[in-house]
This record gives sequence, structure tokens and C-alpha cells, in this order.
Amino acid sequence: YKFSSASAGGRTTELRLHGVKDIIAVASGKGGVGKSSTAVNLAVALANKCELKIGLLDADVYGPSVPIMMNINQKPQVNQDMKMIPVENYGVKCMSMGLLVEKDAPLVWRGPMVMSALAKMTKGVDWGDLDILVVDMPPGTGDAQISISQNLKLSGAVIVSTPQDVALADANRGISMFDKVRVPILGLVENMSCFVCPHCNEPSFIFGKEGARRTAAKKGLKLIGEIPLEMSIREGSDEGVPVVVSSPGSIVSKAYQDLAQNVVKGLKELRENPDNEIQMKLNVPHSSHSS
Ligand SMILES: Nc1ncnc2c1ncn2[C@@H]1O[C@H](COP(=O)(O)OP(=O)(O)OP(=O)(O)O)[C@@H](O)[C@H]1O
Repeated sequence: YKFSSASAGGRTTELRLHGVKDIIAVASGKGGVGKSSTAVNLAVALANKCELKIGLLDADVYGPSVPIMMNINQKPQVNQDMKMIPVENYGVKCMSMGLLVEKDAPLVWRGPMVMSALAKMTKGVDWGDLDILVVDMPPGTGDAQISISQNLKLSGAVIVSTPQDVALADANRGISMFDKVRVPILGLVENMSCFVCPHCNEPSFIFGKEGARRTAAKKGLKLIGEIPLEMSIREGSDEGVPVVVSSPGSIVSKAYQDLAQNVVKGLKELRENPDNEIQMKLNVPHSSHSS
């Protein structure tokens, strides 16, 4: 399957990356909903299951978790053009602020610093040819997130939320933010959608049932992933072996692989029918288009 850019035309940007066909953001309205675990497992599934050339940019400069989750810790080498060479593991080329600063150093960033750090991690990196660069965004919808979304030429965004009402309210803010910066939303991922008891196999809907499905329907968006609450995901994150690597045949891995396939499908649809971008935004109030 060959990719060409699915980005909608007309947007200009400072941080356009040559050789990178699509850049997608994995975002969440608030922290702790599983955005990084989703970005990591999605990136690995895209590389291993969909056999695409994948990069993973940890733009979560406030709390970079990609180095631990991907089990990478060496400082990136520099090539003869003085560009950093991404650190590769599990078939994914990675870059993270966590690789560039001392461990445990406090990461206190002002807006402009975030952008210069991001410039270093995008333009300053020898990404080579990539089908998709997956960007693990900082949580929330503040200035930093808006600048990143505006400056990276994003083909689309994936919004991660838990099924709880409060998390979904935050997800709504994420949806509005991408709408304002005119980035199409590929869909919503419901993380921790249910807990399947390992003893009796009975699913428990700890954070409520179908919240994300309802929000997606209300916003005219697709629900492109439902990831159960599973110990193996947390263990995989902590141990630096993503669950899609350690047990690719498990139900959880299947959920991430389905998500990866939905992302590929979404990008393909956007490319074939750029009007989708407008369609994807149909249910967002008109006022938010004006800015
Ligand atoms: N579906 C899941 N099942 C079990 N544990 C999960 C699941 N998703 C995430 N976790 C765990 O929850 C914690 C928070 O997840 P993660 O770091 O991915 O969230 P985040 O939204 O990126 O957080 P932050 O805002 O801090 O960047 C991690 O310990 C992770 O392993």
C-alpha cells in the first residue's frame, strides 16, 4: 500500500518535513487518559501489522513517556548534516525530549521554548522517508497544543478519551481545537472502555458504557478504537515492551491493530475525497470556523 500525502491543500507551515507523507497527532483533552500508550501501540501496530514506515515524535515535552514505553534511552547520534538520527526500536523511529535532556531534569517550558524544542525534534531530525509520523501531543488544549497543531502539517488527529463524562467534556475541547486549526479528526479512541474479569470473563464498564460512542455520534465523528482496561497495557508501558510487541495475538493487541487499520483507512479516505475534511466537521458549530 503506497501513501501519498493525505493533507488537505492550502495550509502552509514552517515545520513541513520532506519525505514524511502524513503526520498524525494523538491528542487528549486532559492528562492520564492513555494518550501515550495509545500513540506507542498505534505506531508499533502501523509499523508491524500494516508494514508502513513509521516515526514516533514525543511532543509531550512536559512529560515525555516514549523513552520508557519504547525502551530507548541512548542520546541520538548526529549525521554529517548535523541532524539527529532518530532512535529506532520495534520498527519505529523515535524522537523525544526525554532523550535530549538529563533524566529527572525539570521540564519547565514557556510557549516559544516548546516551539523551538519542537523545531529541533522535527526539522532537526533525519527522519528519512516515512509513511506516517505519529505525534504524541502534550495533554490539553492550550497555546502549546495549538501552535504544534498549526505548525506541523497534520493530516489528521486521533482523540483519546476514557468513557467518563468529564473526560469526554475534555475530549470535546480537543475536537474544537483541531477544528479551529482546520485539522481533520480521523476519529475518537475510547481507552479503558471496559475491564474483562480474568476469572469470570465478565466485562465491567468501570468508567461508564458507550460514552465515547455517543460523543462521536453527536459530533459526527467515527469511533475508530475501543481499547479495554488491561493490566498487560500498563505492564507493557512500564517495562518498555508495548503489548502489541509482547503479545501480538491478544485481544488488546487486536484492538490496537484495528485502530491502526482504521487510521490507514481514514487517511486514504481523506486523500481520495478531501471533501471528507469538511464532512468530518459538519456537526461543529459554525462560529468556531470563523477564527
Ligand atoms: N487501556 C489501559 N489499560 C491499562 N492501563 C492503561 C491503559 N491505558 C493506559 N494505561 C496506563 O495508564 C497510565 C497513563 O497512561 P498514559 O501515560 O498512556 O496516559 P497519557 O494520557 O499519555 O498521560 P499523560 O497525560 O501523563 O501524558 C500508564 O501507566 C498506562 O500504562
